[in-house]
Amino acid sequence: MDTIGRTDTEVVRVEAVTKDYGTVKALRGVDLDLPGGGFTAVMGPSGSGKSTLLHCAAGLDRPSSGSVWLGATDLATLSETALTELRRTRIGFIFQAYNLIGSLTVEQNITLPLRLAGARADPDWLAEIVTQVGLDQRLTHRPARLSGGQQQQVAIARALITRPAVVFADEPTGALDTRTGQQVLELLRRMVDTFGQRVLMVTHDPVAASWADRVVFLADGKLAGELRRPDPEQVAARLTTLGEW
Ligand SMILES: Nc1ncnc2c1ncn2[C@@H]1O[C@H](COP(=O)(O)OP(=O)(O)OP(=O)(O)O)[C@@H](O)[C@H]1O
Repeated sequence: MDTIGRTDTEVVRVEAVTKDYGTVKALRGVDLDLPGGGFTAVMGPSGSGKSTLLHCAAGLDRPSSGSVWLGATDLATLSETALTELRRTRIGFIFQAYNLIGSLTVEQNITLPLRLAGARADPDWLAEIVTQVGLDQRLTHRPARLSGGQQQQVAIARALITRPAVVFADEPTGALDTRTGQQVLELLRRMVDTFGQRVLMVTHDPVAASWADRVVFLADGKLAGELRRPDPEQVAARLTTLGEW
């Protein structure tokens, strides 16, 4: 396993990916490289293919054509079982709904991906993550006792516990108020800066996107440019040229 604070040079790449749902062309040939220690946001009008791109890149869905690379592995070559194993061990997920298990404690929720993979948590790494996300006093609590922001902190810790090559976040602040949402984004940013974590986040919110190093825009299933070191006004201005969002 990689060491804490690693410089991650592993490839995470989407190459010429298309995805058709019947006659709907959700993705029409998307190329995207996700650099190690980089935070990328994906934005675009409703129906532009953001979730489809995230699902294909994360191995939750298979492209109609094109490839998704994780290191030297082309995900298309993997069986369903191998893909499930890869998702469990190499990829972290954060969703709008926190998807915590109510009967488990915070600590058990965080370490669940490892237990599912038949592995034990590295105590130093667990302690590091728990401190970083600010949950050290709550490890024995159950999710129902936590606020929405705290539940998302648990979900972030759970996403990081396997030291994944990449974390995919789908509207991670969608269910949170502005201030709590900011705290969650600040935390994601810190994970990128501190641990060299690689993050891809889909969002509708220009302010959320401005926490990323770059924003890539999708329109009608194709990339429609990107902004580096984005600020919210630039992002919003670019979005208005792409259609309703
Ligand atoms: N499972 C599916 N079956 C059929 N069509 C689908 C399916 N998933 C997505 N689509 C279609 O593919 C296109 C892209 O959808 P996608 O959800 O990726 O867009 P999005 O940019 O994430 O939209 P939103 O911002 O509204 O969440 C849309 O036309 C959508 O209706």
